Amino acid sequence: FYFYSAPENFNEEMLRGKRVIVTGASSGIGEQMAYHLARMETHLLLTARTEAKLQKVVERCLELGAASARYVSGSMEDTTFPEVLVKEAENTWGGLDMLILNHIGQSYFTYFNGDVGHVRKLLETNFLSYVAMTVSALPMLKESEGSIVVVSSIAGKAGSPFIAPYAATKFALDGFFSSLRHEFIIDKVNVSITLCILGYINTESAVRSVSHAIHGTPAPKEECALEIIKSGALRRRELHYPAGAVASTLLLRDIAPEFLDSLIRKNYKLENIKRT
Ligand SMILES: NC(=O)C1=CN([C@@H]2O[C@H](COP(=O)(O)OP(=O)(O)OC[C@H]3O[C@@H](n4cnc5c(N)ncnc54)[C@H](OP(=O)(O)O)[C@@H]3O)[C@@H](O)[C@H]2O)C=CC1
Ligand SMILES: C[C@H](CCC(=O)NCC(=O)O)[C@H]1CC[C@H]2[C@@H]3C(=O)C[C@@H]4C[C@H](O)CC[C@]4(C)[C@H]3CC[C@]12C
Repeated sequence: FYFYSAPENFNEEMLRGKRVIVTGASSGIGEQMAYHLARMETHLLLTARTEAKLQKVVERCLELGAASARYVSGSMEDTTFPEVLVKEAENTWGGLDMLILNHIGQSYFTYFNGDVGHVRKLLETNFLSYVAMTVSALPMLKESEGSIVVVSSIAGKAGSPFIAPYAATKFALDGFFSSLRHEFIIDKVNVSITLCILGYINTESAVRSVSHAIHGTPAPKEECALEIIKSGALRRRELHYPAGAVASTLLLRDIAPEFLDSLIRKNYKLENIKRT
């Protein structure tokens, strides 16, 4: 409890001058996090695969006031890349204060098609690369008493149809990082781990993938990104965003799981789900 006694109120100054890695920063929530962090005058190291997009995000970050901003492009499917990225932070800054793990690899939104190779590849990108980056960054984070922020989903807390491979990777994150958090506390390692449990957010890729097939309005990516940063800075255990939707799902999951399952299924326009 002593090591996790977090301050209650967020203040942008908490992040001024901090050295932050953001993965999946070329679009969506990661891009928005980069802009918020830039306004807070942090040092930024951004990554994703698409160099042209990263270049533009870095330019914008510098305009918004980042203390510094650079990128390294590469794919998290490449098992050597997580270490390369963390080494870049070490060589540039000599330390690290916050590691924001946010990227996801491409998946599909339909019935599970039996492709085990896809599940294996997605586990590499969405889960194992998070573990590898944590391992590489831990010495620097211990030194700075820093923070790890893991972006997950409500689909990593309760099963949902049509995203079986993706959901598996998000459940894996909870298992790994919630176990690691215990060990840090037992070992008095003062590195916080914040697991972000997100509902449907209005990023281009999410809306493109699911808007034809699910009811409900997505929450704004800008606000979502800010809430993630605040939770990390406040060293919170978990973020639930949007709060009401996530809280009710988690409550029902524990007290009335079959009722929750039926509500989840009702959320889909089944006639719009294409079988491949
Ligand atoms: N949007 C939503 O409704 C929800 C999102 N989330 C979580 O939020 C996070 C961000 O999601 P969102 O912003 O919507 O996603 P986006 O698709 O907008 O962004 C994904 C990012 O990951 C990068 N990326 C994709 N493939 C790879 C790869 N192989 N290696 C490295 N980087 C890669 C993309 O860039 P590039 O293609 O250039 O590599 C991009 O920067 C994810 O963890 C997601 O699970 C959780 C719940 C809901
Ligand atoms: C299917 C999405 C991932 C698709 C993808 O590969 N995008 C990249 C691209 O097109 O380039 C899923 C990514 C986030 C998922 C959503 C989520 O995590 C929150 C909800 C969870 C709920 O259980 C199901 C609906 C969700 C909105 C879920 C839907 C699928 C994603 C958009």
